[in-house]
Amino acid sequence: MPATEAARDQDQQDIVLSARDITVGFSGKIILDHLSLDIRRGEILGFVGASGAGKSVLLRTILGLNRKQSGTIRLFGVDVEQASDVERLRIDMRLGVLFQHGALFSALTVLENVQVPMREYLDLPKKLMNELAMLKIELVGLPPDAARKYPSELSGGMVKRAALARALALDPDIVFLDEPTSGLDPISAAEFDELVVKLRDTMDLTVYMVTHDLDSLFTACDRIAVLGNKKVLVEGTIEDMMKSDEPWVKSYFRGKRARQLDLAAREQP
Ligand SMILES: Nc1ncnc2c1ncn2[C@@H]1O[C@H](COP(=O)(O)OP(=O)(O)OP(=O)(O)O)[C@@H](O)[C@H]1O
Repeated sequence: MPATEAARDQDQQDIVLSARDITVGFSGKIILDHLSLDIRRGEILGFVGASGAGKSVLLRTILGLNRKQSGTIRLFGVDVEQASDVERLRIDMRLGVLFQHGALFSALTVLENVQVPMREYLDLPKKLMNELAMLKIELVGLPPDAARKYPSELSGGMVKRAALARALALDPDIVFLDEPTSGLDPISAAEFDELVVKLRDTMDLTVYMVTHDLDSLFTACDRIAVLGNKKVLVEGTIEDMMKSDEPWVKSYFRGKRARQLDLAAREQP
């Protein structure tokens, strides 16, 4: 294979998710209009945009929970609409999702919550499932006794970690996190971001993070995509965001709070 072709082939393999020309609307109102976005293997992509811009709609569309009017979604190189049932199942098993507000089942313990995807996709003996779930609980930094607790007995930060443990239950290749640090105090949020970076580094994970959290965007995300005017307005590094002249990007990334964070990041040793 010629070198350029091999490089292109490698490039394709490195793209975990490719959304092309996605249009989604409800009752005639267009929310996403021919939006395109790629996510590369091993990166933490921060997806940001004004409230109501359509971030959750895109996430739900990628996950097959919303109908789209046009466009294609390829996950791991496979067009999900063309995939056979077996291919689709294999793809689904490689995705982990942490929905907004954690969305744990309140009637189940943390251990049982983490086991939900295992029960859905795998047929494992109970003892093995318990061991695997305990490993995930440890992986996200929860103490072993959290396993027996119900969501109502946990702090906000612990709920997020438990939800992350559930998202990681099947050792996915990509996790989708919908505003994972919302509602957390700044210290718990920073700890959660550190955990996400550590998991990406150790598990070779790709992370798609919908967030409003400037701290996360500054410290955890490798690349940022901004949703505006129904498509991806700008994408690039935090430095690219700081240079952008798009009005929304400018006020978001160069507002007072952003400037303080930028200064703090520069002053770090
Ligand atoms: N199932 C649906 N039916 C009708 N309208 C919907 C549906 N889902 C989302 N919308 C609309 O799509 C728009 C985008 O919503 P979405 O939740 O994606 O915004 P968002 O960018 O995630 O906002 P936020 O940052 O506040 O979470 C909103 O106007 C919302 O009311």
